[in-house]
Amino acid sequence: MRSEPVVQVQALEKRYGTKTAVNGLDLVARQGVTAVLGPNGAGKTTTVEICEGYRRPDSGTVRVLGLDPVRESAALRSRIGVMLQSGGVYAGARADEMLRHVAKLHARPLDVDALIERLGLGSCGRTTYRRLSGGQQQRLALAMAVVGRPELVFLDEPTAGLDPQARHATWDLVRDLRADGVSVVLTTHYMDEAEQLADDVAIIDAGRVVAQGSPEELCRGGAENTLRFSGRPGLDVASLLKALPSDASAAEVTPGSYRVTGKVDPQLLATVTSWCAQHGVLPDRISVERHTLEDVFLELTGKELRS
Ligand SMILES: Nc1ncnc2c1ncn2[C@@H]1O[C@H](COP(=O)(O)OP(=O)(O)OP(=O)(O)O)[C@@H](O)[C@H]1O
Repeated sequence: MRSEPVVQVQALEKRYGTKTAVNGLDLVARQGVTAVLGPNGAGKTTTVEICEGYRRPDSGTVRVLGLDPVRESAALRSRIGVMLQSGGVYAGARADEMLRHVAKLHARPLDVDALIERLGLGSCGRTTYRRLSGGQQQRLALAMAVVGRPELVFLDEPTAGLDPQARHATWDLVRDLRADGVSVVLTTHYMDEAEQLADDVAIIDAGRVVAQGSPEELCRGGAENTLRFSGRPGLDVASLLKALPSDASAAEVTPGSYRVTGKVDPQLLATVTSWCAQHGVLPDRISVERHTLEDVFLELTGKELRS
């Protein structure tokens, strides 16, 4: 049984002047970690900011923890944590003061000192926000989003520009939030981040969700996979092709190295090995290459750069 949605977006539309940023978007996020992926300008930040109550939709329905982020923003504010791309903090304030201030606004905050330690901000406490490095500002924004022990956290590109240590510390924090029952909706351009953290992935392109599912489901369903085997050079590829389903293809890529592409499932593997048996071929190597989330992403959203 899957849990109730923590975020439910239906037929969402948002325009900036003549530019349509979100174009009939449907999205469901449930308990756990949901990663929202999409090319530059796809509408991720706009969608997330509408869910957070920072932007008004032009049309459509949005419910976050069952609440309308516009009409019930006061009730929602105390239950969600928000990490904005731009930080959204006063540049002249000291890092530790800011975090303590945010903690005091909540009934059951996390331990501020432990959080500072955890995110490697120990040496930054007395430094003003504007003097922190980009990565430190990023980590402080993350700390501010989670310190109030929210039920749901929105993280907009939480690890963009972070060094590998800070990236892993952020991932560990997200995993701990998840283990504590906190739901997380994060946007990212890092496919490995989505693969590492997400229970569910939504891919957005041109203001719409073009695919949603677990990383495994997306990698299994969306893209074609590849089966490779090696045998003696010059095998009768045309005969192999005849044995395969009509949507599969086969080629000798280099002498003695064969590639079969298509929906590579156990049946297709059996067809290839049985064809090999009939033709006296003992492959000295046979492998199935699963497509990565990046392959699926590029297949769904294309390879051209976005303006
Ligand atoms: N305040 C704004 N005024 C006008 N246009 C905007 C505004 N904010 C976003 N846009 C436009 O709306 C579209 C969607 O932007 P959005 O920031 O939601 O995309 P995104 O998927 O988060 O992109 P990125 O990955 O680059 O952060 C883009 O074409 C962007 O230029």
